[in-house]
Amino acid sequence: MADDPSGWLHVPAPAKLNLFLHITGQRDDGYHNLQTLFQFIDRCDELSFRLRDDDQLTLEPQVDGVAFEDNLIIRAARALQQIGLQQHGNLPGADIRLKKILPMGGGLGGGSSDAATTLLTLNALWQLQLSFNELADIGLRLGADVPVFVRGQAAFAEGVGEQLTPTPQLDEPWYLVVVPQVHVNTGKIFSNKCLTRDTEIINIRTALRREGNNDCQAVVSTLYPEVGKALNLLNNFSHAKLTGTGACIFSSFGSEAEAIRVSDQLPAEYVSFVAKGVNTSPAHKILFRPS
Ligand SMILES: C[C@@](CO)(OP(=O)(O)O)[C@H](O)COP(=O)(O)OP(=O)(O)OC[C@H]1O[C@@H](n2ccc(N)nc2=O)[C@H](O)[C@@H]1O
Ligand SMILES: Nc1ncnc2c1ncn2[C@@H]1O[C@H](COP(=O)(O)OP(=O)(O)O)[C@@H](O)[C@H]1O
Repeated sequence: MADDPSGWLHVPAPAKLNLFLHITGQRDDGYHNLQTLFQFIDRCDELSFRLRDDDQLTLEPQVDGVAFEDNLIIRAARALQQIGLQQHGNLPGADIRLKKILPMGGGLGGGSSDAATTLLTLNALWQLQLSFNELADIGLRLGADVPVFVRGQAAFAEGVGEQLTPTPQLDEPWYLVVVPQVHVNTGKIFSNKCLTRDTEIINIRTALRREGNNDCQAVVSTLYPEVGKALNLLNNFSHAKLTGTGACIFSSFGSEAEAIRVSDQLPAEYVSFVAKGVNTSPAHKILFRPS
């Protein structure tokens, strides 16, 4: 583990991309059934953990606009602490530091990934020995995208994103990710009457063979014209797609140099970054690397 002499354990929380996102139906509780392909990228929030002498949880710095108890890091830690207390009777608290790199509400899953890294790391530090299945179940209660980050493998996902089949065979290209400066409200997209909800269900072989679309893209582009504009611009260079419910869009490239060359040609007002697609979560690479 990435330990340092001061007792802090440093573990990344990577972003994900939805390489496609199909909406195949709607459940009785209003939630939508999806089929999607998740891949991680090596762009990460940076978390650090240290056990305390008392039983408190702290988080520094706080995330702007997110109350301490609402932060997915604290919600994940509390959920695990509760189980740990039942198992062990008492548990030390933890200091947690967060360097927020990933844009919030961008469809990159940063909050979900922070939650998953917290579950994985505190499970190890508190020696709870919960399985990935148990941690993924706890994570699912925090958000539909948490389980894929807990399991740490690129995956074909069904249900609301919790039924996962690993896809280690995916290519690992370089991505140029453009970050339109708008915050997309996921609920607003899923409740829009123009959203299509009847994409045919495909099997994993088909999913891996053909390039799917993002069914949210048309609605997001209409409600948030900045996203449509960024898609049009990036499409001039390479096929561009929305991730999740946006606002971020991405294109894939065979090399880092190619992706940087395109990013250098974007007008200065566009925020973007280049990252590598990876089929194993960088958090798993740190926490579970052979010693
Ligand atoms: C669609 C994805 C794909 O990765 O989008 P991103 O969040 O990454 O953009 C996620 O699964 C998003 O999952 P999650 O993060 O749990 O969604 P939330 O923000 O909690 O959803 C807000 C609201 O959207 C609706 N919602 C969400 C997910 C879903 N499968 N069906 C829905 O109808 C619900 O009304 C929910 O209350
Ligand atoms: N640690 C966290 N990091 C980011 N967002 C968080 C966090 N904790 C709670 N949130 C809330 O979750 C929302 C969705 O965050 P995020 O996962 O970054 O976006 P998305 O679901 O679009 O990929 C944020 O707008 C914020 O209100």
